Amino acid sequence: MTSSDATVAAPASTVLSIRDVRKHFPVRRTSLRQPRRHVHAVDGVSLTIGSGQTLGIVGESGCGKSTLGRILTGLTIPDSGEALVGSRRARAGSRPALGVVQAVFQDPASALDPRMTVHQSVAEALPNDPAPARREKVARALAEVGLAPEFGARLPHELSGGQQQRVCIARAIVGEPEIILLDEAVSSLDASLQAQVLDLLVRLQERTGVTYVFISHDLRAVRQVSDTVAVMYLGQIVELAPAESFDRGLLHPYSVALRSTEPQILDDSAEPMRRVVLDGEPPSAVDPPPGCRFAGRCPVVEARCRERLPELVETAPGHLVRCVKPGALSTDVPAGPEQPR
Ligand SMILES: Nc1ncnc2c1ncn2[C@@H]1O[C@H](COP(=O)(O)OP(=O)(O)OP(=O)(O)O)[C@@H](O)[C@H]1O
Repeated sequence: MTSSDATVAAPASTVLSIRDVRKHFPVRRTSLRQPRRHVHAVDGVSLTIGSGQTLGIVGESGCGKSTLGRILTGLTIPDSGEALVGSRRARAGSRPALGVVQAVFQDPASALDPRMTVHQSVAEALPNDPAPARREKVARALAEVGLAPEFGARLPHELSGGQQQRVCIARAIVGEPEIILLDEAVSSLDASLQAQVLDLLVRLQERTGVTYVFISHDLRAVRQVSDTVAVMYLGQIVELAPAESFDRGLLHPYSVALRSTEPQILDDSAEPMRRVVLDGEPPSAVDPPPGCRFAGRCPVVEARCRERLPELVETAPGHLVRCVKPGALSTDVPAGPEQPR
């Protein structure tokens, strides 16, 4: 199986599907004599997500997670490729209907209108409901995110950052959309509230069958809510794995290194995991190298890796890896010789 077939759930229930999408952003020029250059934010990604599933997207800052999430949910139009969002198919250049999609981003302050009360902000997502039904649904959504009814009359500046974010999440869930993009949506919440909101999102999914695209730097949160996790590196998916694989089953050297940086909580039976510290920075997203984009930092690189870009290949059902030596980098060594570098 190759990248064009990366599937998160049975195609019969497909709700989000992209095929070979690209999004390159022009780099601002300081002089007209400079050549036009583009950041390869998303480069040839194909994915299918089934209804009621959660796709987690991880990877380091700038690798294209937000751009991919926005393309998947129809908020950004790709330069090329094809996207199916909900029941609407959109070719590059046309925007699918957004009524089925809601999104929650990291910064709640900029997402809320400072002149609107909490009730008005949440009710905005229910333009077609009669007033009594709207009041009831807004109160229920606020209760679901742990906000008492009296918060409805408050303005955003009268709320803490965490409370503002809960308002954004209430607004996203109140209309029970088909798809919700959660882009660092719980990062600003403290640990206990984060756990409460993640739990709420999972329960909402069980009840309504909503599909999530969940982007976070917090691998533990991603693993907790996702069915499948896409690991991105420099605009491409390097691994697409069932969330359970995150404990020990990751195969791409970059995924393994990323996973090894997560804080470990060990009980008596757990083997400690060796931390893999990567040297250097990712190559420029303006001029990516021709072979594997991770080759320059890969602890198990070979000459052939620099020559040709590996395909995403299925190594087990639902598990795809873009590497010629999947599984070659291990973190299973608690002490002793270092892995080859
Ligand atoms: N509107 C834009 N115009 C120009 N460049 C952009 C734009 N949006 C994103 N980029 C660039 O595209 C690349 C991918 O950005 P993106 O925000 O998708 O990454 P990310 O993985 O979500 O990063 P982070 O974790 O820091 O949010 C980056 O190099 C970014 O600077």
